[in-house]
Amino acid sequence: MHLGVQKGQTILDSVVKGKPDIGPVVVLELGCHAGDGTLSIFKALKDRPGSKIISTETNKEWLKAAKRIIAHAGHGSHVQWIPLLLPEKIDFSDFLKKVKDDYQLKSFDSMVFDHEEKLFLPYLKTILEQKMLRVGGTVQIDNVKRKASALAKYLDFVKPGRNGFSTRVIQVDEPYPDAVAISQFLEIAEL
Ligand SMILES: C[S@@+](CC[C@H](N)C(=O)[O-])C[C@H]1O[C@@H](n2cnc3c(N)ncnc32)[C@H](O)[C@@H]1O
Repeated sequence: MHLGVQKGQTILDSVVKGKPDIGPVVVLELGCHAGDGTLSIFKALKDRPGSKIISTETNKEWLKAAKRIIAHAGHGSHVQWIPLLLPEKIDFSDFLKKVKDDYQLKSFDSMVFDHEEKLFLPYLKTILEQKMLRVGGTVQIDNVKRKASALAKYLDFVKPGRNGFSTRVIQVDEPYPDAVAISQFLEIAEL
């Protein structure tokens, strides 16, 4: 899947915006498909050796394809790429706890959601409950126009003044008219 230049750029911008001032960065990508968006995340982390990208995918074949592409494109990078299968029926809360322990993570600096729209909000809430999004961190979601009705509750949740987020919706024209939303987590709010 080719996301197009504009969506690639918004991913890069979103990850850059979520970077801490110095040091390694931790990014969570949900729904990596064959790794097109992952390549933009790599670009955003070029100056941050020791960073980690956790990329998840439900489909084994797509994850295999992503591994082939990233092995080639990420060769020689000082960023650690961690591709993980995330089965559809899994308890995401348990998955998150395991990832946190296995890779000794404190929190994510940036997240890219491009998996299943109906899961964007429940997964974000689980991440916030586990305090896994650093204050200052970002989350980009795709398909804001195309899947507007499925994403209405998510967009309401990240509206300024609700749950500690500042959100910008960015229109894109290619590969088809759509929009993405980039939210920055500014303060911890009660859920
Ligand atoms: C629109 S594609 C993602 C495109 C990708 N971000 C890229 O850069 O090319 C959506 C992907 O999410 C995967 N997916 C669907 N449900 C998922 C879930 N619950 N967790 C992780 N991945 C999921 C699909 O298998 C599919 O590959």
